Amino acid sequence: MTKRKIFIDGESGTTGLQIYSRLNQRDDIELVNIEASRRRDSAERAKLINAVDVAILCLPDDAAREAVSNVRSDKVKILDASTAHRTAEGWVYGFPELSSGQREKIASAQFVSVPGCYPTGFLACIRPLIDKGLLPSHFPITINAVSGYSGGGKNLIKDYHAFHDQQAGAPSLYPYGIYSTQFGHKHLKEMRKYSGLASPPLFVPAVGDFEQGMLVQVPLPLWTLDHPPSGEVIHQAIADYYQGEKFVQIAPFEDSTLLRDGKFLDPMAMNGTNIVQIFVFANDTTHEALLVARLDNLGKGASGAAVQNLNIMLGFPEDLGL
Ligand SMILES: NC(=O)C1=CN([C@@H]2O[C@H](COP(=O)(O)OP(=O)(O)OC[C@H]3O[C@@H](n4cnc5c(N)ncnc54)[C@H](OP(=O)(O)O)[C@@H]3O)[C@@H](O)[C@H]2O)C=CC1
Ligand SMILES: CC(=O)N[C@@H](CCC(=O)OP(=O)(O)O)C(=O)O
Repeated sequence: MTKRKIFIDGESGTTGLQIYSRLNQRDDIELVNIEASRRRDSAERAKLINAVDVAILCLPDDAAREAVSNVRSDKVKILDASTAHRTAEGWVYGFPELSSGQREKIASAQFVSVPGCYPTGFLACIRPLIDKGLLPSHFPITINAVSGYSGGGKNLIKDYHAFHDQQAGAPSLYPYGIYSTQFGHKHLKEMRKYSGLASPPLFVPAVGDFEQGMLVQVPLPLWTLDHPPSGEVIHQAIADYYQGEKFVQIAPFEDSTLLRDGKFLDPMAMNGTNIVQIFVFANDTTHEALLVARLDNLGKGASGAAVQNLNIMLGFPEDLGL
């Protein structure tokens, strides 16, 4: 079999290393490496990008844009894990389960953008309800979410590890801290565009003192609707939407056995998988509901999703290596 050539630009970063570890054992893929001393050499990176079947960009946004500006061949496919192109013209959003036809778009695209970790959880919950008309597009949505600190990349991992080691000069870090309180988080654009909402959600992310995993919570004040759907109707709509999907799974309605000790939803329970798991909790008397997505920020939230997209782009079985 001819091996397909893949270059991971940014392979020594958090996302890049995780993609590398998912691909390096595969005999259908040849990983093309860059010399360590030339990792930031634009010309060398451009040469490698144009010499492979797929270049996977695991870079900060500006470096990803620069890498794309160096693409000279329409034969090389680009899979970008950064935020730079998620709502850009000419790019396909790499969320195969988002809607019917999305997989086919990914399969035939030259440029595919891997969804953000928080948007993956949010969109998985909300898109079916907007599509099926259970929530109107102008419904005011809020999101509270917590991510493991690896979501902040190498720098935040280093800070947390230094803090754990109590090294002199370690930054002061917290077990739980909210951020983005200026309301301009970089994920808002893709959350609005691919949810079908008329306005972006009000999004309050948080980071917790655990390395990997996340919970994305979407509270629904259903009492504001003239005809509020029941929790079971919401659950069924989401279950139907993802019927047959391997990587988007809905937990049984209000299944408290999945909560740790029956009390807490553990953000780390999907770690090491490529699964986003959705929960629906509801009270049909007070007409309130809570949707929760649980995923590995480095799995379905980044590197797992990148490999799933890569498989689709190359015509391999979608779950190979996942
Ligand atoms: N961590 C996460 O949970 C997720 C991250 N992402 C996205 O993936 C991308 C990478 O993030 P992450 O892996 O966390 O980041 P890291 O900070 O862990 O890694 C960044 C990588 O990019 C390289 N790099 C930085 N600047 C340049 C440059 N100018 N030229 C070439 N290489 C460069 C770094 O190289 P060096 O090793 O030499 O410093 C490093 O390998 C980001 O856009 C991020 O938003 C997406 C989803 C989730
Ligand atoms: C904890 C933390 O800092 N998380 C990052 C999101 C993770 C990430 O890198 O987002 P992308 O998927 O868009 O690349 C943040 O809020 O900016």
